[in-house]
Amino acid sequence: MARLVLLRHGESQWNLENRFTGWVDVPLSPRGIQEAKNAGDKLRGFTFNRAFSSVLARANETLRLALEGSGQTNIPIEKDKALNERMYGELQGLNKAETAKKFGDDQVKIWRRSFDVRPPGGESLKDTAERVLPYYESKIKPYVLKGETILIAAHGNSLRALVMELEQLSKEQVLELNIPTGAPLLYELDKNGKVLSHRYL
Ligand SMILES: O=C(O)[C@@H](CO)OP(=O)(O)O
Repeated sequence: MARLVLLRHGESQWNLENRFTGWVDVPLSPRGIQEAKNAGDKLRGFTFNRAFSSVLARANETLRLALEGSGQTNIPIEKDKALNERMYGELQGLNKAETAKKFGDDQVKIWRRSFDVRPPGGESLKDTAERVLPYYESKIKPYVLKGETILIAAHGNSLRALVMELEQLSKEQVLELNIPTGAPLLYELDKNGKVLSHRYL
């Protein structure tokens, strides 16, 4: 049986400031650093064969701290922009509450959580899935099929795209899917890569 742990990075400086982030490469906040270390505590007892991350510092740093905290610093790590956060286009840098005041809560929820509506100049979740899922299939799933234990440190929306596929969620279900920062989500998968169970650690 394979095990796949999905870990959204710890709180970033722009999560703290409530700003749309996307591809802007912001650091973890002090609380985010602590969340990553706490995730490491929860991962003690796992022996990871390998780990994957985006090329953004908040995910890389979360991975580093979590692996260090779990006592495993010597495993192969592959970083790829395919796992980056959804690109938020013209919203990047704007305050989420001010944007909701300007455009309305409903519009902002559609930009943030819908499956196929693009925020202005940015990627929809569908666009994000179209780079995350081929990467998962070609670079990660082969190791799942071998029964490995794998850690993926990435982002709210790149992980929503992956969870949607793993759990076969509908567009309506994905609208309500939020992945918290720094909370390791464990999937157990059978020899065909089908999900047997999932739970937050
Ligand atoms: O700003 C972002 O890039 C993401 C993740 O923090 O925000 P949202 O909650 O809208 O997906």
